[in-house]
Amino acid sequence: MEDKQRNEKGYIRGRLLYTIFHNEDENFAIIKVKIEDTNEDYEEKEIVAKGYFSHLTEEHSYYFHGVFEQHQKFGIQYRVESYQTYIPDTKEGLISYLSSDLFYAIGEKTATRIVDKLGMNAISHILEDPECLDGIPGLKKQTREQLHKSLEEHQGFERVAITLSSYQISLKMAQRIYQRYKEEAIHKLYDDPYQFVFDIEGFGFQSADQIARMNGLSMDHPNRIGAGCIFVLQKSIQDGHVYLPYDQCVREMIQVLGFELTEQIIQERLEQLNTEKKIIISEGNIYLPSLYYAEDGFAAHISRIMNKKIESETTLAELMKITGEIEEEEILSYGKEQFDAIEKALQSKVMILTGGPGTGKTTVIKGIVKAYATIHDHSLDIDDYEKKSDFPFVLTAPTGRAAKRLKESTGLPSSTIHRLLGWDGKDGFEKNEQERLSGKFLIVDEFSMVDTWLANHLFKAIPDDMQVLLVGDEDQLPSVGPGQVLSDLLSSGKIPIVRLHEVYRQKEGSKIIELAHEIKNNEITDASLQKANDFSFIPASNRQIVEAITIIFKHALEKGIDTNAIQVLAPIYKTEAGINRINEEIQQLLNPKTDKTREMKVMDVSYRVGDRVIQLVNQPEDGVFNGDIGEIVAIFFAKENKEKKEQIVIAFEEKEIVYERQDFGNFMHAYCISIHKSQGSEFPIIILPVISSYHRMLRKNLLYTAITRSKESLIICGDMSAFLRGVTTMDTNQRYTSLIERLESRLEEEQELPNFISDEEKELNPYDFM
Ligand SMILES: Nc1ncnc2c1ncn2[C@@H]1O[C@H](COP(=O)(O)OP(=O)(O)OP(=O)(O)O)[C@@H](O)[C@H]1O
Repeated sequence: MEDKQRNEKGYIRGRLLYTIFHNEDENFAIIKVKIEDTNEDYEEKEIVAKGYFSHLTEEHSYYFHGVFEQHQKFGIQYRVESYQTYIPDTKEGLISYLSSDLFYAIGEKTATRIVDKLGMNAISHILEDPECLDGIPGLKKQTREQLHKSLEEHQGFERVAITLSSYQISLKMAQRIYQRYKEEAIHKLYDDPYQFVFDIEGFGFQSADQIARMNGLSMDHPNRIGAGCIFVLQKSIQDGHVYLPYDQCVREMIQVLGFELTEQIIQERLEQLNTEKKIIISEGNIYLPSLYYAEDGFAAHISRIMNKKIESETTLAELMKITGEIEEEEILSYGKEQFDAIEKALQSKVMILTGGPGTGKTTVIKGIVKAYATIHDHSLDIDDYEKKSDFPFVLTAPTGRAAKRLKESTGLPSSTIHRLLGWDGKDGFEKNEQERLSGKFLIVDEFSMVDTWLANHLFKAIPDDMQVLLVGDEDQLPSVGPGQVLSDLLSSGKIPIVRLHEVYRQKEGSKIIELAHEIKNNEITDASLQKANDFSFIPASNRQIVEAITIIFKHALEKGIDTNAIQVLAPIYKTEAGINRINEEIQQLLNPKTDKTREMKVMDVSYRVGDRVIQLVNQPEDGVFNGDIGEIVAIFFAKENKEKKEQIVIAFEEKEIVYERQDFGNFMHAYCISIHKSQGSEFPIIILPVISSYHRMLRKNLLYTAITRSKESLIICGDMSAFLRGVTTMDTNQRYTSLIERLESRLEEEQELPNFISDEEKELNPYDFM
């Protein structure tokens, strides 16, 4: 294309012919434009344009400014960065625009009067000061107001978008900014672009800073320092912190804001932010308010629940008789720790049950449920209850897969915590302090995955007289969100705990469990990694690892093993041996492209019918949650359906969900998933690549979590020394939390456990009563 004059902005002026695709939520559209004029080097009469538009009509022409793009399939397209309605630069043109159908009750006569009075800049005058319309004959107050409103609607966004585009703000972001501030957007841009960081999703501190600099805002402007502080705190959440120590926060702020700022200026501003309640400074630590109140709220609710005592008349003798009967039904004999767990859980308002794999956590949960049901004469058949909410047991877990596993292992209804609390998809929960949960005994599995926010939401919805059992493995990864709720509760010494040590599954000859416990107890050696029925270690170098994984899959295919049973887990997404690369290779092997393949490109990734995919965000309105795994069952292109929308249909275990382009980022391939995402799930066969190039991620709790995901078989491939180094390296990234202190102050008075069982009775054995 020939060089345009440097300062001249490229444009295509044209009329909308028809809309090919339109996403109402985001106003994103792909349109066909009939070209009337252009200064771009483009000869055709029509072009496909795409961008974020509001209110394009076929009646008007528009100036589109943007860049050409070559689409792999659809050829050349114009990506619109800003646009404006074309109003011919003549009196007639302006009159014709103002008397068009866009503006209600304004005919040609009135439009002429407006232009006569206000001149060729009539539109700007009206937008700036609607009162300038006063005194125009035949223009009633209501019509004047209507005209101003419609002009704002049609011209407002265009003008705002044009200004924002000169600050390199994309049209998409401009949409969001305009939706939030309307005409105020430009004022905000000049006065306080930092506000965008808080109000506009996805607007980063650096972008705001760049705009502020262009507008000449000073480096020590209070809004800049405030935004810098919030930015630093928000970033710290990604490392799991609930707060930052004061000095560390100041240090990090100086790094972000620039070294020209003195500590004193920052400290003064922090005091002010604290007074304005935008941050909370407490005991020399700085919190975002939402986390401060969530942590304190959680401690307060635990204390509220624990303060309501259990009224129970069960004696140890009766309990032993009951557990004895359960043992007969289950054909097992509880170990001492397991019996203690059942006994203590029945006596405690809140108790934690923790232990590694195969120590019988599920067995104990079942024992507790059965014993409680017997003591209180409750049926365990939900059909015996008039309403589902009358069922006394509430079982829940943080992920869909964990909830499903809990349901399968106990035979009782179970749901995710989000569903249990009736999450509305944003931040509202149907169940809360006003409307609490119903039921008598709550069991939360995989509690190590619950972060401070969710713990608070859950506990505020628990009624005073409900009993609570929290179950989790303290050696697994902490929650993805802020806090380390399980490990803080365990360290606090304020909540009754039972730790299960004895491994039962090992007795069935499982090397995987043996390995997990050796890692847990820091006892692992080269010898632990010898081949066994359910375990193998395949050496491979950094460069060989992807091929090695593919070869294992090839062997599995040859042997007729269902490849859906095999899950690869890796710690990082990018790099030559990262999750993305492994996914590409396995897709190539298991679901290659053929002439008949239905495939849709999303950025660099090709999705095909038959691909295994994982959901990356919670989508409660559709009943799919972060970590759910499904399969692509259909792909539709825009021309193939009457909505003219591209669609990918994914079948999850219980339902099919239709995704449209704006949601294509909600999932990714799942042949290989991250170890973090695998938390709470189990898979029959795990392939775990462990190589030295992953070294920064290789930590004991990460590898322990990965290993304990495998149910039947574990194949570790990679570098033995990297693995041994990893499993002996503790995660030293300390998370800043204050839950222990809060529990101490909330639970000042020692919790008195109901002591209905005498020490003497404790010596007895359940068999004495059988
Ligand atoms: N007291 C016992 N006597 C005999 N077998 C037991 C006993 N306790 C547990 N088991 C058996 O050990 C195996 C593991 O128990 P369970 O599934 O309850 O452990 P878990 O801690 O929930 O394990 P994971 O965390 O791996 O799911 C099961 O097959 C179970 O039946």
